[in-house]
Amino acid sequence: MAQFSRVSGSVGLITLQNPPVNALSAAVRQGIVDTVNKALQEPEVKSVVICGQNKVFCGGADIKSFRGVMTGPPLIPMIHAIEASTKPVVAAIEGIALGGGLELALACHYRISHTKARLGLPEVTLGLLPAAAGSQRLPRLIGITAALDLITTGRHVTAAEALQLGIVDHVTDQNTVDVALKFASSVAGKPLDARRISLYPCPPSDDTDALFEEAMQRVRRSARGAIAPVACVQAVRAAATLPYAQGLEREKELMATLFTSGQARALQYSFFAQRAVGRWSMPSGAQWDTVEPLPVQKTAVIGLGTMGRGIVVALTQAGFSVVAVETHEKQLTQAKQAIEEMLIRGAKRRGVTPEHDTITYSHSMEPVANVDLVIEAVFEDMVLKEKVFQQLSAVCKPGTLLCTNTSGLDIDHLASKTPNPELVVGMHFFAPAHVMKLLEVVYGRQSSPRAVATAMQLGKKMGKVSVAVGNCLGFVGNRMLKPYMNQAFFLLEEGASPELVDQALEEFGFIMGPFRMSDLSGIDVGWRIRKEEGLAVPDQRTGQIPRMQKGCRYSPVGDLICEQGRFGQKTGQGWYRYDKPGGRVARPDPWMQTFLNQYRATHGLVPRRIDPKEVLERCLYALINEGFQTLEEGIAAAPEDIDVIYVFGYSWPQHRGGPMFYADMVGLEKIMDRLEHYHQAHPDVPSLQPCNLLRKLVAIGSPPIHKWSQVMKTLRSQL
Ligand SMILES: CCCCCC/C=C/CC(=O)SCCNC(=O)CCNC(=O)[C@H](O)C(C)(C)COP(=O)(O)OP(=O)(O)OC[C@H]1O[C@@H](n2cnc3c(N)ncnc32)[C@H](O)[C@@H]1OP(=O)(O)O
Repeated sequence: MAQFSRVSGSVGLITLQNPPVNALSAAVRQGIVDTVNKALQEPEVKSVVICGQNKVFCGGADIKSFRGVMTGPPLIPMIHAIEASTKPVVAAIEGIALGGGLELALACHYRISHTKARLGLPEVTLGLLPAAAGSQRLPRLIGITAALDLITTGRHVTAAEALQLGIVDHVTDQNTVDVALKFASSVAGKPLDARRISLYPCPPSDDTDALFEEAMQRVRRSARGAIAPVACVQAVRAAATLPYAQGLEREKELMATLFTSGQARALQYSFFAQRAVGRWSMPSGAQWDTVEPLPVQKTAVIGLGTMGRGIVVALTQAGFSVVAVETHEKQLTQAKQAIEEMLIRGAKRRGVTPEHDTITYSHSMEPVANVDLVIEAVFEDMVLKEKVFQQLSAVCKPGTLLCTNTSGLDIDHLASKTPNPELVVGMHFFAPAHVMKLLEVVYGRQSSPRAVATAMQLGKKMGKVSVAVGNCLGFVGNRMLKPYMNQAFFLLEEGASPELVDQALEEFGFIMGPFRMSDLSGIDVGWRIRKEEGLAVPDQRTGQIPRMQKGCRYSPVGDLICEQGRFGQKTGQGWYRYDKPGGRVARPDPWMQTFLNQYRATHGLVPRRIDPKEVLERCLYALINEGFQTLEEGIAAAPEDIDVIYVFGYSWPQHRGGPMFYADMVGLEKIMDRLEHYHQAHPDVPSLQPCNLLRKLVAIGSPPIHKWSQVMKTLRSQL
């Protein structure tokens, strides 16, 4: 909807009304068409201002409507009608002008923005391009290079940057609508041709071909198979090389392909999934909108290794005071310096002053006594963590929330060591903790809903995408990774090389395949865990690590690599070789080929040719099957939770939505059939056996992903 009023006798004020972001729904577009016509027809109206209700200009097209039949007036004729208006039209931009919202503003003859507004064309993040003439108008207004940057990244700019780039004409910290009304009145009757962007030539550049070639290479490198950034470059190229009308045709053509693509569907699903995870629930029925978080101002972090340092930085940047505790004096000094440097770099990047005076460094627990929330981030060792939790229980004031940063240890066990287990939750940060967006908030059997609500809110304030999950070995993310990694190891045994497995998964869209990733994070990390689990231990009789453990196939290849001191990048050798310890460039290692040949010969394994399709099916379907298992058990509450975890924590390509969305796209029946096929070939690998929920979903006709929750409820109630 859009409301029309006349202000000071001669200025027509059009207010978009569609909370919360005044998205351009069919009704809003119809409202704009009607009110613009009214303004043009009323002789008393000499100029027009367009603004948004509740100090929000416009968040763009209504993304929810993309999956249905599009109704209402189309955007492009509306935009052209505004630009062609004989009366000056001024956009009063408050809050946001994004996507179609900015395209609407670009149709206006003048743009006035509040200092705090953010502007951008984020369509690429939804698998689209700015197809309401944005790809043709922005380059004409601000030049090719700046337009390419904004359109291919979708980044939002501040009002100050928008002014510098020439997107807006004026920035104010006053009431923007009042300023715009006054300005509109002052330009009534002035000629408008010089204000119509479609009439501008695209500013020439020195070497257009080279510029676009370079831009295309850049987006292809970072897009990991995403098609929208490539289409964005093509659309801007049309703006640079074709007359406006032909450029628009090209924009339309490119958009038509994107709009119906699986990638656009995946990215739009991901947009809503990120918001859905905030509406968390626990098996007890407690949920986000019925529980009040505890107030948190003062926090503490115990242990200032890599994770602890990142957490201190994230908390400080979010405005919390932090007591940073490290018992080793030398480590404390080093941590202090590292944290200060990270804060300075972060502040520089964000254009603010660094916030260090809110951190108190301490080598003892005493200053923790009056904090509201503690995050323990000591080494991943249960005995050590138990000790810290006992100390915290003795020191902290009553009601302090105790969080443990762990990637998989048992929250219930740790909680049982404290007098108030209801105040214990897990917080699984991802390294580097001040950069990575994901946070798994893990509730134990006794964690109170208020404790979970508080941790979720803290995560949100730290700018994280927080997902509440149940307690089990590895929680959701690492638990699903285990069958994926196992398949990667088995494939090596059967004839694949680390390069072949990595390449298949990198072509799928992962930033790194499992072996390059394992070299980066340290192969010894998994080795230590497997030893603790009693897996990577040689049989006393044969001296070899058994290839069957607890009745299941087990591959010791990772353990044997570690026994050679090959821990990955840090030792200069792992699945690959590096030019030096700490080197980053992975090169195939002939040693590995020889090692694998010998290993296969020792165990009577006859290598066979493995194709990338098998790599993808075995690694991904095993991971997906585990995802269904976590849903069945209620460890993950919804498929969106898993997908957000994988996209933000495990580099699953966002244009493929996440593992569960991908399963829906591939077809559940196919996933089940292929799992059964591989399970038949490898009956000693139980993670290849389709789980109950997957079977049940297939049995009822493979309903689409948004209907799985209902099936899960029924299934759980039957258990
Ligand atoms: C061939 C066919 C041609 C079709 C032409 C199609 C043209 C497309 C051009 C476009 O405009 S695409 C859309 C471009 N806009 C965006 O990408 C903006 C997306 N939104 C955001 O980035 C953020 O929501 C925000 C606007 C920056 C606000 O962030 P904030 O953190 O303050 O709030 P949220 O929790 O994110 O959002 C609140 C609420 O609003 C919903 N929402 C936001 N934007 C839209 C939108 N454009 N359409 C529909 N709904 C939107 C969001 O889902 C939240 O809803 P909830 O129910 O409360 O979770």
